Parts: sequence; C-alpha cells; structure tokens
Amino acid sequence: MGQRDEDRDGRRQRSGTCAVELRGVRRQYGDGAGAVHALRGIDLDLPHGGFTAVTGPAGSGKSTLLRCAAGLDRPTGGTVRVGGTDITRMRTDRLTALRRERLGFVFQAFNLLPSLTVEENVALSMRLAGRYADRRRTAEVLARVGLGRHAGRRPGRLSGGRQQRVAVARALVTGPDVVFADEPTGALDAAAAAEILGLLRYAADGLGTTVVMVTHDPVAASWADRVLFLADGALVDGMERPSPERVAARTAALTGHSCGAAAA
Ligand SMILES: Nc1ncnc2c1ncn2[C@@H]1O[C@H](COP(=O)(O)OP(=O)(O)OP(=O)(O)O)[C@@H](O)[C@H]1O
Repeated sequence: MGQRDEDRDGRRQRSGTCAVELRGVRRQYGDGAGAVHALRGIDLDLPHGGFTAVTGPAGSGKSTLLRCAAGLDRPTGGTVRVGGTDITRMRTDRLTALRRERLGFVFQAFNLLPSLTVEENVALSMRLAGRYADRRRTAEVLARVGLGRHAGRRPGRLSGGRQQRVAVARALVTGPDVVFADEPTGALDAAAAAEILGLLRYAADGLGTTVVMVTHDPVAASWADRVLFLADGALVDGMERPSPERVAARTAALTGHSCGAAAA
C-alpha cells in the first residue's frame, strides 16, 4: 500500500494515502549557538486535490517548509512522504526523478530558460520526466493558460504575467500529483496575479492536482481552500474558506509576537 498504481491507460490511481505528509519535520541551519531552527517539528497531512496556502510573517519558515515537503531540501529530522513514498532519505538521483515525474514547481522568479522558446520550455519538462514531448499535449496546455499564440516566442519577449503562465504550463504539462508554488504572484501586478491564481485553482478543481502555495499576500492566500499559518517554524493555526481580511488579521496578530525563527 501507499504506492501510486498505474492502470492500463497509464492514468494515475490514488491509493488512499495523503498527497503530502510531514511528521515531526525539523530543519536547522548551522550548529551551536548560531543555529537557526527554521522548522521546529511540523506535522501536516495534505489530502489529494485541494489548494492549500501557507502564510506567516517574514522568516517564519514558509519557503523552508515548501522546500522540505517538495524534496528540494532535506529536513534535519522527521519524515516527508509524497503520495505515500518516503522521500526523506531517498537517494538524490531517485529524488530528482520523482520530482520530475510527479511534482510541478512555480517560483516567484519564473526560472524559464531564456534561449528556448515558450513551447520548448514546456516540452523540456516532459522530456525531463522521461515522457515523449508530444507537441499536441504542449499546445493543449499552452492554450489552457492562454498562450497558444506565443508558443514560438522567447520568454524574455513576454510580460511577467505571461512568463509565469509559461511556468504554470511547464508545471502542469506532466500531469503532476502536486504543484508547489513559492510566492508565484510575488513579482506580478494584481491582474496578472489573479490569472495565475485562477490557473492554480483550475489545477486543483479541474485536474485534481494538489496545490501547495507559499505566499505572504492575504489576497493570494484567499484563493486557496484553506490557509495554514506558520510562526517561528511551527504551524500555529489553520483557516478554511479564507477571506483576505481574515488572513490579514490573523497574520498581523502573528507578526505582533513573532520575530522570525529564533536562534538556539
Ligand atoms: N540557507 C540558509 N542558511 C541559514 N539560514 C537560513 C537559510 N534559509 C533560511 N534560513 C533562515 O531560516 C528561517 C526561515 O526562512 P524561510 O526563508 O523559510 O522563511 P520565510 O517565511 O519563507 O521568509 P520570507 O517570507 O522572508 O521569504 C529564517 O530565519 C531564515 O533566515
């Protein structure tokens, strides 16, 4: 149990496990008196298919949590499971393959390859996942993010909002189980941000993808089904059906008694 199965069409079936599961996850940077305890023992179960935002004051551990949950960083304690697979002590090459095959990423800085066209950036994601880079599939996903007419352009010729839509297409084209987004709207104006958040909502609602987004922005967080609040490396609260006002009020209250992850 706990492993993802494939049916004859190659479509994923889910075996009742959580999409992402953290148990007692700790992440310490440095040792001794200067050590920073970025995560202080995180327990978290993310079910398949929802959209979860993680927010909290600056330095509370949001990015560290996302990086540990996504296998981009190794916790110093505890266990991380993705789709039932324990990735905590997985060999680096296997972990890289798992990330490419089963996870998608969207970062604030887009991270597109400037020398490749939009279409090639998206197709590369398929190749790295060990799939045939089917042009029809690439075109379909680019059309879905509203970039069907921009497939042959270089990313640098596009606005920030469009570049981030390419990044979303690149994340979705492999049909990932989980999309991890770290401040995906941090570099965008309100209109472009809303388009990206709408696409992440579509991934959760229309494709059944589990979406995990780190954001400091209460408006962005309010697009999620639920918001988790971090303070000083600990999960301190959760909110269902969030509104920007309630998220802002809760974050302000946490900021009032938080000064970032404390040194030991
Ligand atoms: N590579 C690192 N080396 C040392 N300390 C680090 C490192 N990365 C993060 N930290 C520290 O860990 C704590 C948590 O950082 P993290 O970036 O996860 O917080 P965050 O909530 O995402 O912050 P922000 O909202 O400012 O991006 C902070 O005190 C940060 O300075």
